[in-house]
Amino acid sequence: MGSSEVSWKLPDHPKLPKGKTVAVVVLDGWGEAVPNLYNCIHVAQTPAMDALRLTAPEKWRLIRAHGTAVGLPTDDDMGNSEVGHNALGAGRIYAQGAKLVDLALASGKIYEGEGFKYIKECFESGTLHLIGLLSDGGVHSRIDQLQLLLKGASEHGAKRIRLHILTDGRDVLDGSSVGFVETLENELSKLREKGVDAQIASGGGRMYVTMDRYENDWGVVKRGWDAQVLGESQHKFKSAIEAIKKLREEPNANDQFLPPFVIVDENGKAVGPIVDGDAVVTFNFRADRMVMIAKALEYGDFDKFDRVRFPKIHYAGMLQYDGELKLPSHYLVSPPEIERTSGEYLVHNGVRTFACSETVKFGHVTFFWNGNRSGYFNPEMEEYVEIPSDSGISFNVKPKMKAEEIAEKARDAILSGKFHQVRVNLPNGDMVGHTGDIQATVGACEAADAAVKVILDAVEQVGGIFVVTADHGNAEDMVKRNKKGDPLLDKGGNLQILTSHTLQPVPIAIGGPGLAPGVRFRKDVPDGGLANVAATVMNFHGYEAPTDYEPTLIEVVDN
Ligand SMILES: O=C(O)[C@H](O)COP(=O)(O)O
Ligand SMILES: [Mn+2]
Ligand SMILES: [Mn+2]
Repeated sequence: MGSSEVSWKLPDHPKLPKGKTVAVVVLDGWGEAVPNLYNCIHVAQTPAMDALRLTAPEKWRLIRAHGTAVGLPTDDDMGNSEVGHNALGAGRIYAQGAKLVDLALASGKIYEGEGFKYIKECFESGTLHLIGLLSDGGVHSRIDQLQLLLKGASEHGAKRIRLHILTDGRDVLDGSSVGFVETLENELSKLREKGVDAQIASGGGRMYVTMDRYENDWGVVKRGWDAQVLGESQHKFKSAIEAIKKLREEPNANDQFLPPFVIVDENGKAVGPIVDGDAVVTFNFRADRMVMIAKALEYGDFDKFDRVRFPKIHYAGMLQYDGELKLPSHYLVSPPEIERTSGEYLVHNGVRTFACSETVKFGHVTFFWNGNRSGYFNPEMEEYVEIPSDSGISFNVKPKMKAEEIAEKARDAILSGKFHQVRVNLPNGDMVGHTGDIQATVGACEAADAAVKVILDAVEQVGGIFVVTADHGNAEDMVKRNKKGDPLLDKGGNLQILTSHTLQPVPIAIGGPGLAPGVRFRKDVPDGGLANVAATVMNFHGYEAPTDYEPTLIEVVDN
């Protein structure tokens, strides 16, 4: 259905009124797991969230937030913010980037597409550069996809290949970078045996090099540019294994934050700067942390940092990372076409919306929520507020982040009476959870809980409705476990800290004085997931969801 043919008018809900103020709160990285020492949400004092669960059990339940419930390839895939917010806002489950890339690689269609043909034009006389996150985390990229792409590209004519790797330690265990580099080196040596000149050219930790998002800190992208494009860094090594092992010897070194390095030959010359006539592919499928580097690689007109040199290259993304900006203009796999999101419907039906988070999650509650679409559907009806995040620090240093400020903005928006929907993302459980600092994560959960209280108090004052939920788990489990569920120790006898998301379900709680008596969770959608939330929220605005949406989680019984 093209958007011109869409009938935007939603049917009235037979029982629920229009015009209520609905607060939608997404606790980022807040899953449900058994209580224990490493469940920071359990250890934290969270009176607001506890009260929701204990005082109204028929208005509290768990929903699925990982794997196939959010369009990921398998149920072994942990949830993440992109797919989680897509599902929450779109109300349907779309095959996501990870899966679309798997299919395109398996069928070989990736090599027949326009994007691959475009980069192939450089194979005869130029180098193919592959830039991206090297792990099996499956959130932004997957090493097995990279391995297939390397093989396929060489079979389709790439003769000289350079890898620019970003170490992970966030979606996977810290320290696992060494193993991933060994796997990649193995693959590259097989290619060299076949006569392909293939090697790693540069690298760095994902949170310090290249993978910034939402324009939080262009310095991150510049550090990557200097190493990848200019071939410059104060850290020069003969091999990537040596680089990573050495850089990890620094006190407090961590895969997420390794400094940029370049690989040099015996004369000290960088082995793979990006130059005129080369092809470049950013092999991450996920958008948020690729948009900034895509701009640097693609835009002639660019003032975010001094690129020094802007090589004439053929650049393609694994996916197109921003459909509105058409960025990049060339890509190997088409992204999911998410259309008719709940936000767009509600705006067409007169629902005025306010959305807010701090920088690190602002795009989640706007861009991802709206089906990977930038900007407003209708600026007259919507207001999106971004609170600048602290930058240049790791969030365990300030685990409260901007929770209080976000809550105050939401409170003011609710009390203003100007909006029907006030939607926020509270990032604390996730962003601090990713640091692996257990004590700080407990503080983060307490800050998020305090913010929930401020928002619920405002809902109470205006006679509104609230929906409190989360996008995936993180803070509820901070250790790697064996199959039996016991914490795992490393060789040195230390706990293996889990910085990543989890496979856990997330809570959803509804309530508020505006909730009609008789509203409760249905019992006949036991497998409900994040995609069922959109229809639920539409009901609270007084509408029925479109028939192809995942069903609502609620029913209204006569009291
Ligand atoms: O990009 C990140 O920070 C992590 O890989 C995933 O976190 P998010 O999905 O919560 O953004
Ligand atoms: Mn998230
Ligand atoms: Mn996260």
